[in-house]
Amino acid sequence: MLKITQAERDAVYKTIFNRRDVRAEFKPDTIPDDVLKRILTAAHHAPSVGFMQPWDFVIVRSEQTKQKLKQGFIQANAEAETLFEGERKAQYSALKLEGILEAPIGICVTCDRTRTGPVVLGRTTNLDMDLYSSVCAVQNLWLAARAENIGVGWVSILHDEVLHQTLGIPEHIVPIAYLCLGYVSKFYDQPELEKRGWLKRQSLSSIIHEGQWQAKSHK
Ligand SMILES: Cc1cc2c(cc1C)N(C[C@H](O)[C@H](O)[C@H](O)COP(=O)(O)O)c1[nH]c(=O)[nH]c(=O)c1N2
Repeated sequence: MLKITQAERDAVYKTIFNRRDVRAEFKPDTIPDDVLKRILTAAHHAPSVGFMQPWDFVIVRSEQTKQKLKQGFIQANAEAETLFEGERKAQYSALKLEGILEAPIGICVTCDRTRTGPVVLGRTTNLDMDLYSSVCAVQNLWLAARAENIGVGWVSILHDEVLHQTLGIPEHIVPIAYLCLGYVSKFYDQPELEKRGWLKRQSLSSIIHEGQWQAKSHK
């Protein structure tokens, strides 16, 4: 059995605790192909229901494509702003919630719900397990990127149609995540939303239930 040494374990936790969602700190430096390949290989080694591997990765480098996606963000974000009220709205509007143009590379992670056929081991009861599998690939990608000192920002304030149209994604393929990748000037030591007073991390004790669900308060 392959054993993880203490130093290796520490590195894994260090990567997990120092991973951040990055929007404003991207540098233009190119990500070398071998580094990108390692990150994508890590994503491709995520767990998947029935070993379905439903993901694909669309790599975005073109300025023109990024501009289209940015326009899509601007529209979706204007819609989003109307959903917040008062002080919260002002606070929301002041946040930078994407780095589409600044990041040298964008990656759209998708889910092919038809891959390997209609009956998939483990997805027979809950059909959404394929979507969850693609999200596992996103997390692997995010952590591998952090281990390479590369920042990732997930941009979900985008309509799926914009991703379908701009990236030529077939109708039956579901866009799961649009991720901005690049080297960064810095990684925050805590989530930016926490730093800016949007929300705090919940305490561990408030989310653990022993044996059965217990009502707990969440601030
Ligand atoms: C599914 C999903 C979707 C989004 C995000 C995350 C996830 C998991 N996050 C990033 C999110 O705000 C961030 O993860 C949390 O605030 C915690 O911060 P760290 O990731 O620990 O830095 C995010 N951030 C942002 O600025 N714009 C966005 O559209 C999104 N969308």
